[in-house]
Amino acid sequence: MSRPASTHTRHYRIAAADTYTRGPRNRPAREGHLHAERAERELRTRLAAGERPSVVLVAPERATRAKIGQDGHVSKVFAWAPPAAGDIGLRDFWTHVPHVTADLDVHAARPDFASDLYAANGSVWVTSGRIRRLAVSQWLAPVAGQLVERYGIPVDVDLTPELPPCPPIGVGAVLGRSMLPDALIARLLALPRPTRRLIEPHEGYRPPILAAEPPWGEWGDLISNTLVQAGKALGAPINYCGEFGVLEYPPGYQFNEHTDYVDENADTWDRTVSLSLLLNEPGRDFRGGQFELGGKDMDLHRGDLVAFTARTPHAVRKVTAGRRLVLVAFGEYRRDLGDVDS
Ligand SMILES: O=C(O)CCC(=O)C(=O)O
Ligand SMILES: [Fe+2]
Repeated sequence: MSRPASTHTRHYRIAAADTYTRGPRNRPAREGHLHAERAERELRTRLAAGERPSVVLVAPERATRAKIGQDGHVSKVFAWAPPAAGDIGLRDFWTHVPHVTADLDVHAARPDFASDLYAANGSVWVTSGRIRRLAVSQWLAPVAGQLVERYGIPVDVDLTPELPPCPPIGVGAVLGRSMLPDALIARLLALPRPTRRLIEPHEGYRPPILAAEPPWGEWGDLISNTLVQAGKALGAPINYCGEFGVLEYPPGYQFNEHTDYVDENADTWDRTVSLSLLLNEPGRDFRGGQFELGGKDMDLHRGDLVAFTARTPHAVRKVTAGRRLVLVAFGEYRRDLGDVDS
């Protein structure tokens, strides 16, 4: 059974693995596209000249679907990290780098796109010139689609499979006291301020400001482990670490009651767990700014963590003096990633 390419293929570009370089983080999306286009043009020239380099798939805007800010800057992009050996682990799903790439390592003796044996990092298997298997992450289906479209490799698998549904999640929260030592809090608060906004202010309503973006390399493990633990405690699945950052509420700022789940994307992913970790002390560093969960004030102090399912209504009351600082993070369930062992 051979099927036409999926409609997602236009999001991906192919580049030569030996020359492709990733661009800087946080660059405008348009630059990412131009960069990827240039790389693909170069590859095509080499292919036309008879060269057969290994190929990297580049999807500059994959994550931009979720994470491009109003100013057009890519804030966080999901990368497919090639496993060193064996299966792909949790860590690989959670590696954030500026581009989505998937290595299509050609394991044939004489690499040729129309011939015998290709393996694509546990994602797409092409054998005897046909795509036989897609593994782990169904978003790689477009990868296969691209191979079909561009190189004429037939496909034996369903490129648009049914994704497993996200299990039902209720409303609930857990509380952790003194979860972050002072030294770590101090490091978070010393991070440089980003220039982009998180949410635009509306009339009569001033939501918090993004005060820092902790680098993934330094904070990713701590944040993702905390999310995983919280998810377990709440019975909410997490297979991907979503956005995280330090928020600041100056006087007059608040967060109206809301939930954090994202239903417009429910066909592919959902936020499942939210974390809020207070970074300074109410009464001393700021006034007002109480965290409300399900309509009730929580008694929180510096270092305390509230983790709640993303369907739990919550709010932050108006800060009346000083500045409230908080670390927030979101765990997601991406249906296309499937279950991940931790
Ligand atoms: O400031 C907080 O504690 C919570 C922030 C929040 O609700 C959010 O970022 O969605
Ligand atoms: Fe929230």
